Amino acid sequence: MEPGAMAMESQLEGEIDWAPCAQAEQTGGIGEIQELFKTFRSCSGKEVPAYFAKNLASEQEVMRILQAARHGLEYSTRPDSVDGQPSFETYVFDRGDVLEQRLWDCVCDLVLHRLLPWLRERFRCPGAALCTCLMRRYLANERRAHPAHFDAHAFATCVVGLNSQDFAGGLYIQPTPSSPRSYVRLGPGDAVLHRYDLRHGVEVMHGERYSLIFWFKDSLDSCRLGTTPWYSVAAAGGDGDAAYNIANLLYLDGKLAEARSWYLAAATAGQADAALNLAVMSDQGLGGAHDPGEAQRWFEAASDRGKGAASRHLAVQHLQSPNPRRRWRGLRLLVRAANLHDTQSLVLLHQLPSATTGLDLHSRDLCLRLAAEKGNLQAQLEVGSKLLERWYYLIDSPSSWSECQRLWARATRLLQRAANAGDMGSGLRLAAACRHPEAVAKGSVRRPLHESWWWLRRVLAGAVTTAPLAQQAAALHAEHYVAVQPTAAAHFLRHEEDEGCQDACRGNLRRGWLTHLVPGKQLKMIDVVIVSDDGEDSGVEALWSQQRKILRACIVDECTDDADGWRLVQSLHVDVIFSDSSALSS
Ligand SMILES: O=C(O)CCC(=O)C(=O)O
Ligand SMILES: [Fe+2]
Repeated sequence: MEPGAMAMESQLEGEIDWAPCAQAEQTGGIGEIQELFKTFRSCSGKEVPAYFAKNLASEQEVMRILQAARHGLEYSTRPDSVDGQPSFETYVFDRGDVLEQRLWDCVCDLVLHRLLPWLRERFRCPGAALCTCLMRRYLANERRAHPAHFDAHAFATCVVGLNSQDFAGGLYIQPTPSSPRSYVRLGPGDAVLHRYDLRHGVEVMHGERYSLIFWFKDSLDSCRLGTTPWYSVAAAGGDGDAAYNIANLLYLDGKLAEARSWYLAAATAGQADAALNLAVMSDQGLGGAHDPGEAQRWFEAASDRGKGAASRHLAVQHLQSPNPRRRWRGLRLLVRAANLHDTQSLVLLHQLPSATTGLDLHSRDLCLRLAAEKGNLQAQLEVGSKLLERWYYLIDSPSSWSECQRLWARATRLLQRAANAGDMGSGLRLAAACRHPEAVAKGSVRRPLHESWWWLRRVLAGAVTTAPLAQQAAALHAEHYVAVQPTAAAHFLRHEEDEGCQDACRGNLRRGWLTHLVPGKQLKMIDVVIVSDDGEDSGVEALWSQQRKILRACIVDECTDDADGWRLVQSLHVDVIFSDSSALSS
């Protein structure tokens, strides 16, 4: 059974139940809506409120929202501000602009007549205004989690549940890293309302989740100007979480020295996340002096306060010691880090020799699999690759057909998750697997070339330096690459950009250019790689910076008549790749 499926069956540990319980009070309610109120103790000992409303959005509204979220909406892969991985979010409304009209039409009434009055009353803020509304998705082969964080830029946040029946896990509240996670079970249309001082995150163990998020500011002006005036009062009152939020906003703004001094204020007030950030900044000399003593002190404080990454950092130091007692302490710290959801510690427990950890082969394997399930990219690549190897090994035996199917599904799901999070090794592995003759013969991949190219392009599009990747891609797909000299490319691209050139003219140009480029190629599909040995070539370089996206060239050689040709040429694109060598060739 998949670990996620187990979680689905039993109620999650620490789940907040709708039935009023000891700590949850029933409030007066908002109109006819049933409402609960609960507080969570923050690092400074402050009781931080959260409000829960049942059926705030109607069944019909939820259906329309989900319909829009699932069909025809593009989700961005821009890096998320919390973990830097592709966000898979889409902005519906931002700073007064409606960006997704269809979805906005579904939520507009909810915002005006239910959310705004609710939050203005609960947080005694009559001027509160909606600043941003976004939709996030958590699919099986994409993002599954959102690490614990504060919504530092938002005075208040409201999350509306949409499809609780389709997943296990979801939104949790964890006021400090050492407190347990309380999962919030939001049925369709239920909502949770909290402020900037509630630490929360998301982990989806199983299934697919959609979530509608609203960020409010205390006034229209704060929204327009991007300011956060509510912090001056909160931080002056010794609120460690508020000081941490200020530090994060400064850090994101590139004001490292100021950020570091706010991290110090927050960490001194007992804030655990700030202690870790301060340790890292002191260790790396960011925003101030490199100070190993200071770094060590704050790594220890962060570890004591439940930051897994800090415990891992200390564990690695201890494990290198010749002293067995220190090594033993290192091991205990590593296990503690793993229990605090630090997936890199699980990877280390897998890698360390059994003589050091006392773990047998099976347990070490389990650590790696758990790390992969919990989103560690390195573990996903390793486990995915191992499953594929087993698949290669079994594929010829007719008795293992169903086992092979299972292996293929598990392997590709893990590799897809990693590739979608930006891991290039996994993307390349998938690109190769999709074209494996056995995968094609057994029908595991519906459109082998297309799927293979899709993953390859994802890899190349996300690459910072494409040269080494281009080499690998060329090795994998050698027969489909065509190297083009930069001058020819620049010539072609100049015409491409020519305003006066109509679509038809552009199509003819492309066609003529490619026929010239790839004479006699008997291929269904050809990708054109523009290889530049010479970083100085301004024509191509300008284009590269403009069009970092990877485009596709598709030619079907048997196309003869003009209409066919035209249709194909319309879908024609060019890959632009810089390489320090001219190793790519047809
Ligand atoms: O997906 C969710 O429910 C919440 C995500 C979140 O915390 C955020 O976008 O800030
Ligand atoms: Fe959030």
